[in-house]
Amino acid sequence: MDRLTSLFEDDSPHRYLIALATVPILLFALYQYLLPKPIPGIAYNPSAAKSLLGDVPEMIAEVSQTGEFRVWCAKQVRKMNSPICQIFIKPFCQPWVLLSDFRESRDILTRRHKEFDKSSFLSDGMACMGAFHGIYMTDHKFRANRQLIQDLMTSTFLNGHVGPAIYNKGSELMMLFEMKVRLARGRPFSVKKDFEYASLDCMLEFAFGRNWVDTAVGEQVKVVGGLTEESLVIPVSVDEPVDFPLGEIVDFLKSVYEAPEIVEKTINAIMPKLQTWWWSQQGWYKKIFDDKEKAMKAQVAIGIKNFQQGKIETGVEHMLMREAARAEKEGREPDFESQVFRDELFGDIVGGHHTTSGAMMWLTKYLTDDPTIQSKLRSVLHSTLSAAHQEGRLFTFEEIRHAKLPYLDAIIEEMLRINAVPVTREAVVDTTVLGCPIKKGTQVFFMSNGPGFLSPSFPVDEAKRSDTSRLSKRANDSWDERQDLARFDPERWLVRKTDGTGVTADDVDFDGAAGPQLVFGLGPRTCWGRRLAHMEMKVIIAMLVWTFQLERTPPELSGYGGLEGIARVPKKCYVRLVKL
Ligand code: HEM
Repeated sequence: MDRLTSLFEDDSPHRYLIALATVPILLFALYQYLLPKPIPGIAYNPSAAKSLLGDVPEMIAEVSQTGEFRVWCAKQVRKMNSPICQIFIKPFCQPWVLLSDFRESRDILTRRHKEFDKSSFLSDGMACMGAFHGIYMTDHKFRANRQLIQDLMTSTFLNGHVGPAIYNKGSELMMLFEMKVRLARGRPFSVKKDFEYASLDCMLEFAFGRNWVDTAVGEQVKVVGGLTEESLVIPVSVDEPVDFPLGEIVDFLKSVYEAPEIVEKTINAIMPKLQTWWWSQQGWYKKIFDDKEKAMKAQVAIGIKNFQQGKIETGVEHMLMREAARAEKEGREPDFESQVFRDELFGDIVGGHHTTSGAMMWLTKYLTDDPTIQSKLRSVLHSTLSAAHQEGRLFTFEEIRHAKLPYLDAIIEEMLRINAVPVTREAVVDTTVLGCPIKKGTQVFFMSNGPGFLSPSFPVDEAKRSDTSRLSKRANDSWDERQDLARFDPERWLVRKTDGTGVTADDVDFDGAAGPQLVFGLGPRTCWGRRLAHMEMKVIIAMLVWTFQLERTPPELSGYGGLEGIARVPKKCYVRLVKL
């Protein structure tokens, strides 16, 4: 010891040599410490494990071109040729696990809630959404918010309040399309913004009813209605698209657009919490959330007045009613000014409009590109809603609500299947998946666009499955995987009742459990708004096919490239419509 001390005290060259030798050793140890730490027994990319940045450079190189993280993930699964693999996407953090096996995914999502809950990487990324229930673990705060919104997905509320609003919005959208068709004279035009705005308006009606007056589609109708053939540039070629001007939307609606962009960027940040704090100090961020607060406060105030006068119609009024009942039960004054009302409704509007409008765009594309499916759907609509067809009018909301349309349900289900984004969960205890150790805090991605969904499943040793998964084997755990699983084929979801090829409710039943599907997630944290989304897609797409023939668009305006955010939406959505 004395010798060692004297070595350092000594002014001799040894001291410098040792210091020089120690620095690289320490740096090497730090480098080793910071390298990705693969989970034993789970496949990974060996070259990524030797780099501090893990899989990030390769992922960025591809995703910056395609915009599709889920496609890159599915590629890794195929490369590693395993139903469970890991990727190193967040430097210096635990690997992310990709699970590509429907049965095990379903088992975890529906039965293993004590081991897996909402992912913290999502919750951290969604911090700007405040007290919205979608960011909580499944705890008392989550349950308290869910209690407040419990009336909003009931049949009474959906059929009585939301459905008629969707129907009116759909009719306004068809009117806008008709105006555009007249002006475009056979040329294609983009309907991306039109679907986004229609969905946004549906969510606003869901939350505030007619108390909200600045509608997004309304502005477009005003602008397009004011156009003449002279005021619009009509390209010479019938294949060139017409570019319609956009009506300005009010600041609150811009906030609804901008908030999910912040969420996406924060989710991808290295330090999401720091990122949120940093942005929250800046003017542009404050404006988005100030506009949101101003509009939400005004709407809650209208809701309170209506509720106190006994008028309970809109989403916000039902929430206030629940709060009043809860306060009475707990022997306290109701807290109508609570931030929860504003954040919860804002979260629902943001979560509901982007996803559902993207889904309607995909449906429009599939129906455009497959004229056989389109005309089959139209003839099913005509025969099922025969009174409206014979009278030469559009069906009413009540008519379509009661109509059994298994073929339309199957078209929607198939579109959703092909465009699902992975659902995620976080391990909240040390556990195992397919026999591999999963540490508390690990993020698990349930892949729905790779093997088992869009290509045949991987074989899995039954002994490696969890007990609950082994016991829950069902006939429909996978399709007949000899068919082309990547093809858009709605008939996969139909069960035939009669011989022949008919697809009315007399011929077929829709079976939503016919094969693997994870598009809305599963279990206690499954999509809260799926019933509303279905109603909106069904009503508006039926209206579209009833009112117009969807003609093919030129290849440069078509294609299935997607953009991923909180949902997968098409990069482009052009139509060439002919009024029927
Ligand atoms: C086609 C349209 C839609 C798709 C594909 C979709 C998809 C999803 C998915 C994948 C999740 C996560 C589920 C999980 O983690 O297990 C989710 C959650 C959620 N969705 Fe949707 N959604 C759609 C429409 C809507 C609509 C219209 C609303 C609102 C009315 C909505 C509200 C929510 C909420 C609040 C959550 C969070 C639930 C929770 O954390 O417990 N969604 N959605």
